[in-house]
Amino acid sequence: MAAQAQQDSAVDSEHDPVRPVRGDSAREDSTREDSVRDREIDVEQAHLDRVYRRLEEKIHEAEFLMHDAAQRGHVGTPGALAERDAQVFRAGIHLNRLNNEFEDFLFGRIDLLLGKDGKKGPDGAYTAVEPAEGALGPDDTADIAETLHIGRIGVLDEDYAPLVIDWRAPAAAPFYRSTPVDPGRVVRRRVIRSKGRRVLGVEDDLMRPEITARLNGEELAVVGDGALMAALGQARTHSMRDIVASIQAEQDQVIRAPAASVTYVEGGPGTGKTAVALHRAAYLLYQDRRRYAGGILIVSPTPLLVAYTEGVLPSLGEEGQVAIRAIGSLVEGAEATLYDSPATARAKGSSRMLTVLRKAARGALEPADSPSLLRVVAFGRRLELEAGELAGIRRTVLGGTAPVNLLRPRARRLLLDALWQKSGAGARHSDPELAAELRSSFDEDVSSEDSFLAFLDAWWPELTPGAVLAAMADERRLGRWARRVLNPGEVRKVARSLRREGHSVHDIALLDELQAIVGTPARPRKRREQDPLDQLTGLEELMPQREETQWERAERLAQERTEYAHVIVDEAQDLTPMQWRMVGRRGRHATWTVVGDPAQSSWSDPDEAAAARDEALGTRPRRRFELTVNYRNPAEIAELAARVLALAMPGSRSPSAVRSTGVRPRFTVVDESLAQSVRAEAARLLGLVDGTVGVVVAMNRREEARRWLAGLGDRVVALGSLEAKGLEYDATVVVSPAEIADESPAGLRVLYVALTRATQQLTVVSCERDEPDASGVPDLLRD
Ligand SMILES: Nc1ncnc2c1ncn2[C@@H]1O[C@H](COP(=O)(O)OP(=O)(O)OP(=O)(O)O)[C@@H](O)[C@H]1O
Repeated sequence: MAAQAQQDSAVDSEHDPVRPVRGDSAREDSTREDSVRDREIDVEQAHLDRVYRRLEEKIHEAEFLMHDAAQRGHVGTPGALAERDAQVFRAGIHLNRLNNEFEDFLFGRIDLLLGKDGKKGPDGAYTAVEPAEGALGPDDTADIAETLHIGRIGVLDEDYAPLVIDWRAPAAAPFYRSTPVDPGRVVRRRVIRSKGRRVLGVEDDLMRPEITARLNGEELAVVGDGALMAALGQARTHSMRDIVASIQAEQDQVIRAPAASVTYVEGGPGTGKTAVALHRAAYLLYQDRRRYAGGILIVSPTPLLVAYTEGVLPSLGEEGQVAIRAIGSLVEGAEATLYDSPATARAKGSSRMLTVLRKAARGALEPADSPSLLRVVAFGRRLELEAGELAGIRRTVLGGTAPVNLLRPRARRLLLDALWQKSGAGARHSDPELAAELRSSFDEDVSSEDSFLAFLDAWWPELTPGAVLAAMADERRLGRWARRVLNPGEVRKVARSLRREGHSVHDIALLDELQAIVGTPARPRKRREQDPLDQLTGLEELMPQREETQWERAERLAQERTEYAHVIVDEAQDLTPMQWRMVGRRGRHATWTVVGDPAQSSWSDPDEAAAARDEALGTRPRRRFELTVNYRNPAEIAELAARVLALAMPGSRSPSAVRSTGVRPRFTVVDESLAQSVRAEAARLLGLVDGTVGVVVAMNRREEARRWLAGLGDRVVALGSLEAKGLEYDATVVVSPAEIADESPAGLRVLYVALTRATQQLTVVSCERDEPDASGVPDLLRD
């Protein structure tokens, strides 16, 4: 990057001399530091201006392509039309990306020593990770041999030299991987803050503080205290931000892990699992866009977390091929809106349900009003099949495990066989050909008779998953299907819950399972009316392209997609066995990234869920990673949460908090009204932080908690404990730890989640039930 270095030094020469890398005296001179900062900002501004000029050229090219492609449409031949569609599609994507990524898209820079072998990669940067032998001179001096700028997409100059390296390219890896312990070739790592076309600031980290490095004869300047702390201290909004400028080395290992088989990531609260999962999706698409044209599915535990995270991928320039779905929205046409009590959820989520559903699907074929007599007239005779005979036929048909809807043709055939037997007509002809003819006209007669058709519809109805679930709302019938699998209490709860209007998140997995159990009957294909001209010209083949542009096709395919090339499961510890089966069906041939934290599991039987997970992932080899640093909670809050972790999962390790704020969690005790205490605390915190405040209560209080906060504005939200999964706020109020912990068998782990949501301040409000001590610290949180 000699051209780059020259340009930097041209800007440098108009300013103060560069601040030396070392020397405390220079740091004390704040005026001087400001001028160094301004000068360094100017350097980056000059580079950004150059990048923008190049981007504008690229945009003009893309616009020209679109225009040119539209012109081709006038030619009118099918070939030209198809080509036009393809060009518009490609140019559209290109233009869209360029426009999208204009905001804040240049964010990093690394200054590197000479590399070992002097080889360049496809992005024009040197590939060596380690410095060449002579890169460091005597007295620990060195020259910067290469400067790379890192951004959301790669931009080459007119000579194909890199102006910006895509953050996902191999050449950008040192930006994330380099640490003072293992710096590789990196001397200085810089994060650039920009908005639109303006550079606002720079923050540097020195990876080799022991050396004196020169860039074009000038000593390398260092500005600021690093970008990570600046990013972590920022106020939170209701949307997650990308971390592309400050990904840490252990996170980068996960993001860039090869997509073979299963990448399994564990880490405590705030270690960046969700952020890493999202960046990994963007990385995989960059790496192998063709392979992931089959789509990437990200499964999230709640719609709230989907809403919180869905801006991250567009900010990284990726949309369209990634579907982020809540676990309750995976089934087309059904949406989870209800909650189940912990005991009901436990029964519905358990793999025991599989046996119940299989029986229910077969049982639902026989509603109470199922006909018990078939009567038809054939060949002038009245023929009947009675209840016992019908039951025998049903038993024979149901002998196998095939989906019941697919068995209907077989049931029809056996009914006709039985009626044929009764008719005695088989004995009339000894000539097999005549007998077959007679039989065929018998079948035709009977099966076109209205009474037969009506009987078949009532006796072997086409089942929908919804209809089977509705049948399970009848406690008596469910009791029969669940005998020796669910206990009577569970049967009562499940049946009662299914009588409500709507579905719970656990019902969605049951619906999906039922779809597999009942099957989708093949529909007779409707023949398209043939235009005689089509046959003459062969135009029919090309018609779909004329009727549907490639854009529309891509959209339609995305919507219809039921299987994916890569599946990412966030908060994997929460999936129930039935949910693992549902997600597994969407990734039968996929590679996987599974991120989670067993200590935050709200599922009561982690062993059962782990077995279901292993079944869904099959025998694919696992590659394991662990994230160990908590970027969300200050040490003061992490320390308090660790007390609950010790109770919830004795022996497990908390991640270490990366910063401390000096602000200790606050404890208050309700004196008169819970509503007033919580409201007052939320209002107080709103005055202290710039961003959001989350109030976390036991699930059964969430409606009333919303009323407590009415009128306080949209910076504050009330959440049930299970809804808080994955979210974060500047400040949180956790209401009655005892209530949250007693809610379910996994209550202590849910409390651990609630206590780890705050980035700055935490208040715990206790009631009598929490047995607070004189300082207001509830029993569960005492040392
Ligand atoms: N490298 C980083 N640079 C800046 N911020 C980071 C970094 N890593 C994580 N964070 C921030 O830390 C917070 C926690 O990240 P994230 O929500 O991904 O953690 P998590 O492991 O999924 O947490 P939980 O298990 O509690 O859901 C987020 O605000 C995220 O932006």
